[in-house]
Amino acid sequence: MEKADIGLIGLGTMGAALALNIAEKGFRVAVYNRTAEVTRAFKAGAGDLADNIVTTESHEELVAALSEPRAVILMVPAGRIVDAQIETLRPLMDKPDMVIDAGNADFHDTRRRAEAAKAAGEAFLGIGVSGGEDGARHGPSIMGGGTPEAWDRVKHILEAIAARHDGQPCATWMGPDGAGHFVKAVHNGIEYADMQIIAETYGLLRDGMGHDYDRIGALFDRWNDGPLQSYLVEISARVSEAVDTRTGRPLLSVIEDTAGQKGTGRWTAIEAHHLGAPIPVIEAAVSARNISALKDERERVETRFGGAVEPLGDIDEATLEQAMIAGKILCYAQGFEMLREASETFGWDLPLPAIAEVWRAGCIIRSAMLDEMAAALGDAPGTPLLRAPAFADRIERALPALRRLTVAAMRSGHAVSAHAAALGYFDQMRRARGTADMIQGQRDYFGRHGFARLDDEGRDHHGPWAD
Ligand SMILES: NC(=O)C1=CN([C@@H]2O[C@H](COP(=O)(O)OP(=O)(O)OC[C@H]3O[C@@H](n4cnc5c(N)ncnc54)[C@H](OP(=O)(O)O)[C@@H]3O)[C@@H](O)[C@H]2O)C=CC1
Ligand SMILES: O=C(CO)[C@H](O)[C@H](O)COP(=O)(O)O
Repeated sequence: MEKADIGLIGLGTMGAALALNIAEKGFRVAVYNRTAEVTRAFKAGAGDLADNIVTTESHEELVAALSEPRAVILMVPAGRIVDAQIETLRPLMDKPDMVIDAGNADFHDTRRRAEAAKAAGEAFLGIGVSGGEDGARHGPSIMGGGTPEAWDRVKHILEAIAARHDGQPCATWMGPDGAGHFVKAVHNGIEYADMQIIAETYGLLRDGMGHDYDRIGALFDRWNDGPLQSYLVEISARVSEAVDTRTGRPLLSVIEDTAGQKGTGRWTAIEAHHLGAPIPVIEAAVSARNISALKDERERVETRFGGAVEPLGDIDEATLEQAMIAGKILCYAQGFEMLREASETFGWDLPLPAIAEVWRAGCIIRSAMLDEMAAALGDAPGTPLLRAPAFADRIERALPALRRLTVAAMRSGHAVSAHAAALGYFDQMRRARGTADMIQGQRDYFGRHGFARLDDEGRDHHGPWAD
């Protein structure tokens, strides 16, 4: 039988869609899934693409079905499951063969796996794939990490299946070892923040302005025609207007208000602290998901304190839109600065403009603004987005709305932690003289930690209490 160009393990939501995409682009793909019935059903449902799909029912069969040097994509849940797949595959494969972890992964795991592969003279790639099921099927955004040689070997397949922006494939090598998975984690952190800002806006419209779901959906649709044009705003319109088939009620009114999470936003927040990179909007979004999960306790707290919110006063839809613009720019500015910091710390030389470019199509955070961000980051390398002329001007214009909205929401009892985090970040960043002199004084007082003086060299000065 004709050998397959590439293998894929894990025919879940992403793996099945990716395999069909690969087959559609004319490559033969051999697939294996832990549950064999899933594999059979997958092939049976593949229609015309079935000719390009080779089904296998063991790792041995999968490896035997591949042309050499072999490459196998893993599309399984992160962590030990990935390690187990690699351990099973390695004895079956030869040195030049390659494992590609295409699921989400903690980049520390990816670095460890890349190191182990290098020590054994084997090939390994960790790639971030974004776009959900539809993206995986018709064109995801792909963020590659590993050796350039390994990337070059499968680049033709990854570029063929990727989304396109102005004809350019959204598949880019980001750097060695964990760089691709790191960029994907920051993408997901931004995704969390974008979603939280939208959710808070939805809450203000629903609870503060009394809009019904259809009106909210129509507003998201309108915003999607302007500067906020993005996949997430677009699908928020679809979600807002959806009707529950079981009850005939608006779908949102029957969805429990507890957010799930698989860990990528948390990884980003934790890593930001290791790097000393401030990403308060993303952190607020992760915390908001954590708080949302405390459903029972929230009910008890509401019983004790009351949960009523007041009307927002003179806040209008234009103010909400401008506040979202400011929040979004500030969140992306933080995300890109975190990438810059990681690039230096890990010696990756991450291509920030290329990252913005690869996010322009296919991925969950794709938006019109990313095109402009790519241009801004390319025009002034080294300048944070916050000060890039085009974005500094926009923040200046949109900031009064963010401030007005945050104040009004807080006064009337609405939770707007992502908006507030964006504003707090800006207000701290724009003050050359902040308040950490007090922190340094306190640290020196209780722990003789020393401080820098404005009028002298050195960082080990002490207050009068030292004597
Ligand atoms: N869903 C999404 O929008 C996105 C997901 N991802 C990432 O892609 C990866 C796959 O996600 P997704 O497709 O959504 O997940 P699904 O839950 O839909 O599918 C999981 C797949 O992994 C297999 N699997 C689960 N546990 C094991 C195990 N212990 N041993 C072997 N195989 C196992 C399942 O096989 P079986 O049929 O036997 O259960 C199934 O094929 C994850 O890393 C996820 O974070 C990345 C981008 C977007
Ligand atoms: O990677 C993704 C999108 O880009 C996945 O859908 C991921 O699962 C989203 O994260 P979470 O499940 O934590 O909301």
